[in-house]
Amino acid sequence: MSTHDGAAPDARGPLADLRVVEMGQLLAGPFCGQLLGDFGAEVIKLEPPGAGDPMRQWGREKPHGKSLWWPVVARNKKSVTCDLRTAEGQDLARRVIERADIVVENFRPGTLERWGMDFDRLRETNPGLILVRVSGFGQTGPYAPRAGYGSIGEAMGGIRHVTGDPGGAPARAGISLGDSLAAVFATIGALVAVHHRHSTGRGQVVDSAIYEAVLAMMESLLPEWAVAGYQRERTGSVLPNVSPSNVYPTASGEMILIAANQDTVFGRLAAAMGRPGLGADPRFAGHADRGRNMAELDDIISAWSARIETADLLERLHAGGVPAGRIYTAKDMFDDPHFAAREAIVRLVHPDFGELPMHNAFPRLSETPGSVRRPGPGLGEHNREVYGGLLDLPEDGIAALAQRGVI
Ligand SMILES: CC(C)(COP(=O)(O)OP(=O)(O)OC[C@H]1O[C@@H](n2cnc3c(N)ncnc32)[C@H](O)[C@@H]1OP(=O)(O)O)[C@@H](O)C(=O)NCCC(=O)NCCSC(=O)C(=O)O
Repeated sequence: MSTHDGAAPDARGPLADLRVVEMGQLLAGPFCGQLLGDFGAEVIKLEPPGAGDPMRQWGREKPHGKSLWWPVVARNKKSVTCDLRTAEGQDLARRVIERADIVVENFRPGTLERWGMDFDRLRETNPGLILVRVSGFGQTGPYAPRAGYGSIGEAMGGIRHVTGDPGGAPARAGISLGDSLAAVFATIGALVAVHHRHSTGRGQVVDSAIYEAVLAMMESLLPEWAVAGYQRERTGSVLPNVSPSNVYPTASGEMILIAANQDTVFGRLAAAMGRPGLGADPRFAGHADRGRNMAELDDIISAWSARIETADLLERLHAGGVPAGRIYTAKDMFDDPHFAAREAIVRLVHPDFGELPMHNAFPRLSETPGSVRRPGPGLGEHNREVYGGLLDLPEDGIAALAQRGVI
């Protein structure tokens, strides 16, 4: 793990020449800002004065009454307060945006327009501006004006119906998957638009809908229904026709993942199990055979794995070239030498929490890697830098704005 001083100056990342203005809240927009910031973009987050982004209050555990999610999602960002509900705040925001390359927002469609920041108006003074809009359902279509949360997008985008145990309630992933996916697509859109701007000088709108980001992950769901009349259902820990790929018990009382759902790899599993004949057994020899006889095969593997301690089992599987792994908790990640060797976890210094570990910037780029330079900022920490430095407002002007509650 590498340790960074929380006050370290910005590393020069590959996006260091981009200024991003982030408006919005929680995750679906801000995770896009996080990704761009990881690669060095200057991300200026505009927050309502007073409480700021509600993410500052969110979290499962709140030592010192403070969120442990905020320092992660707002890492590398600058915080500026600006009440967008006021004309003065809108004017300030437009002036910051005039000097920006990208705006990321995840308000309800229509809110930005209501605040006098529609794309046509913003690009009058900044024709290269890229406006990245994340929403539940997109900026057009009958559902556009609806308020949208990630959970609804996951439901309508298709993943909820196929997640969970057969006959049980549709389950959610243990994370806000739809929001984060929409942000990843927003980030792809932002970078594509930057690429296009290189040749044309023109910006554009990137419209990332949570339900579509989820839909994009749904593999062959739509043609399966349209062409074959097949409706995917919930199948618990397995995928139909993909076998073996499941959780299996060990003698240590754990469940581990073993996946050997290709003929070659299955042959290696059979050898690791000391039963090389299984690979040629007509019930299991081919992909389709194993799919048909999945339950029987899982029973055979479980009966074998349950007799062996986890460490021994994993050693045999890894030595045999069979994909297998424990189901990690956070503690396992901190203890793991591979995570350490690749610096998958970085440690920052945080004013309240002291040493603060979090995941590193991914993916790894050989020439221009991303970096985690500082945890999420205090509310309005960069007001003076942005309003004084970037907009050139005088000190007493900034003080007067604060006095009136605009910033
Ligand atoms: C999340 C929402 C349903 C919340 O809807 P609303 O409360 O109606 O808010 P709007 O989007 O219209 O934005 C107006 C509010 O923004 C807040 N806001 C934020 N920043 C500012 C600043 N700088 N100034 C003033 N007000 C601000 C403020 O509370 C406003 O509410 P007023 O004070 O009333 O004016 C919607 O934003 C939405 O559909 N967003 C698109 C999809 C999305 O991102 N969903 C959430 C992802 S997180 C998620 O899904 C999850 O956690 O689960």
